[in-house]
Amino acid sequence: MTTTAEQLTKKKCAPCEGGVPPLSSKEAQELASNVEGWAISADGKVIRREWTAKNFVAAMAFLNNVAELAEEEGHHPDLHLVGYRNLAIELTTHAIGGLSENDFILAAKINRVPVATKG
Ligand SMILES: C[C@H](O)[C@H](O)[C@H]1CNC2=NC(N)=NC(=O)C2=N1
Repeated sequence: MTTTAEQLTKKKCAPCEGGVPPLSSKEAQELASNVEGWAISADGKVIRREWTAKNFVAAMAFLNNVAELAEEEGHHPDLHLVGYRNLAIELTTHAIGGLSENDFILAAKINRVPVATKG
């Protein structure tokens, strides 16, 4: 049994300064399939999710809330805002050059941050 999104949200990102192997592609695929909306990159080193916010203010509010969450967790995403309201977040564990459980913990927690979308 793999870790569910619910279980991931109860965990805390562990400090990572390297020295541990990245998740295997099987482990990463299992976790990704449990965390809605996140896809693994072709090279297997990054997970990414995209959103279209209602407007610029909604996009910035979301990014600021994600930044606060990331700081609390001590694990930091690449945040992208393109064309004023198109959002993408990428997660990787820089210290190990690949994916760790931290990326999936943060992804599951980001999924709980509200974002006002169009429509
Ligand atoms: C000790 C502390 O956990 C590390 O410096 C953290 C900080 N935030 C980080 N964020 C990400 N995405 N990858 C890292 O390797 C990383 N390292």
